[in-house]
Amino acid sequence: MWWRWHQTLGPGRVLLRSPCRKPPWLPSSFSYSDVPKKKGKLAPLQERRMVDRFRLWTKGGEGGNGCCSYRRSRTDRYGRPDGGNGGRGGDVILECSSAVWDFSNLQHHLNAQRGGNGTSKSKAGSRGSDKVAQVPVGTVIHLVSGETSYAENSSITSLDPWEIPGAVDTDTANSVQQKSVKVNASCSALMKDLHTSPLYSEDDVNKSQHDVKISFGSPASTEVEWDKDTEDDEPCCKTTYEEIKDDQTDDANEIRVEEDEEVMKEEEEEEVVRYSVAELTQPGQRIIVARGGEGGLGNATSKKDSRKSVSYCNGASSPETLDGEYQTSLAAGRPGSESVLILELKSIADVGLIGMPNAGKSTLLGALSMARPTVGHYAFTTLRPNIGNLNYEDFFSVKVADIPGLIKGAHANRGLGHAFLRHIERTRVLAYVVDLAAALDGRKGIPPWEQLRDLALELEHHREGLSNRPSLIVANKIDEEGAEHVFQELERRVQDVPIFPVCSVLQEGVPELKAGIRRLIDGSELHRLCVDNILTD
Ligand SMILES: Nc1nc2c(ncn2[C@@H]2O[C@H](COP(=O)(O)OP(=O)(O)OP(=O)(O)O)[C@@H](O)[C@H]2O)c(=O)[nH]1
Repeated sequence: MWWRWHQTLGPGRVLLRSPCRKPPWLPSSFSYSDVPKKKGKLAPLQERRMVDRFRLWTKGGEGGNGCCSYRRSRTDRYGRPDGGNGGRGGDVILECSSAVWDFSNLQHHLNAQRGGNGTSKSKAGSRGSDKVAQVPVGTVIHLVSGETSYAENSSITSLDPWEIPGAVDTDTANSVQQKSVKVNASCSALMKDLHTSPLYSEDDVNKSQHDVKISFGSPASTEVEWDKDTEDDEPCCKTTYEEIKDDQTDDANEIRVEEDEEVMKEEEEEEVVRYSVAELTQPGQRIIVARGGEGGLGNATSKKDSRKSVSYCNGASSPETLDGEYQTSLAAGRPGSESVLILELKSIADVGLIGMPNAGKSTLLGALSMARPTVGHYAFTTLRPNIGNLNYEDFFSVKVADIPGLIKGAHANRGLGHAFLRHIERTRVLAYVVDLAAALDGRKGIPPWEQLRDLALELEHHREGLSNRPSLIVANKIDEEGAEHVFQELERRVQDVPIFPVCSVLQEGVPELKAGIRRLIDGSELHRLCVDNILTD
């Protein structure tokens, strides 16, 4: 019949099937199974919550079972054992990657594949494939539970999980003490990098410039060193996440991004966490967090070994004394190790733009970098940190984060709450963005010096010493009428910290601000905002 189609359509023409129409008597919910459904649009990045703390349950793959088989022949009446060993289970591996910037791509449960069973003719089972999960650069691993051997006797500590590697903190140099902790042998195996990364390679010791250095000295011990303030000195830290309990309701809370329920519940629990067991700081670094179990022995191997061991242990003279039970226990694959971890992002950017809602942080980020965050004339336009690269002419680059607006009471979870105070902890330098025009012309806003005091107090309430980071002030909206006068008043009231008058919309004052940020980042200047030095009415 093909020639008829050919005749009607002509050579080289193809008959396209018209899309099937749905008969009217079918319900509206009906859809053809072979017609691909239209994919819903992914929520824009701005609407998705940044996941900077993540709980992970990991389980290594079980080892495959060994095989029990005999190869008989005419000459060998009883047969020779030829059962192969089971394959090893896969490992769960965390890989550091610059392609991801938070933990939103991760699943809470990561299980590696089981090893294959051994077969006859002495064939070993296949090795279970590893489960590799990508985590962002700067991921710190805290151990909640796991095999006791994971970090036993590590006497860990209140290593501050928030310390930023290489922070511009020259004053603390004297108060820093080197601590070292012995982590037992299996931890060394666990933390062994699979690649030849300078930080975790087995032979290489302490090449990293970062706070936490994991060095593999003798095979029997792993030494973990870090720099730490002298204040906290307890061997093991008990954390209570009090903040979750303070559940204050407020108008602003309506806008608050919903916390992941599961994580909230877990955080409420009191638990002993071993902080900073390891840290991933360079792309490509890998760390095994759960090991696969060994495969069971096939009877080709186990018979030899068990004969020896049984005769040795029990004084049995004949290999036939091997009982079936013993054989079975050898043949069973070993279970993989399990651990529960908390992953935390240590740093999201070098500079954090902090300010009240509507201060112009997003506009400023756009002026400083190529980032184009959403800008709106209403409060809480920014719901997750936006990150931009601030590039200098000599190819020096600084990461700047526009952090969602803070309001008074944020430490008690008002407004966008704790999650966003946490983002601030993950920045090295603080740029306080104040709105010079907030209280101008009878507007109901707060004067800039009070904005500053509130911001610094919120940071201190959330975590003592947080406002002590190297800081500068951005006096935004200098273009507004009367802002010049407010700026002069601000300069009179706050003297310790450099203030940069800026109009983000017109990009005025931005080059001077860039230079100021550079000085703080490279450590040539150091200024801190002290609440007591802000003169308010
Ligand atoms: N006149 C003037 N207006 C500005 C300037 N910078 C920002 N704005 C305006 O201020 C409003 C708020 O700007 P955003 O950049 O969204 O402020 P934000 O601090 O990111 O706000 P949140 O997302 O709520 O934290 C917008 O209407 C901007 O156009 C400035 O330098 N001068």
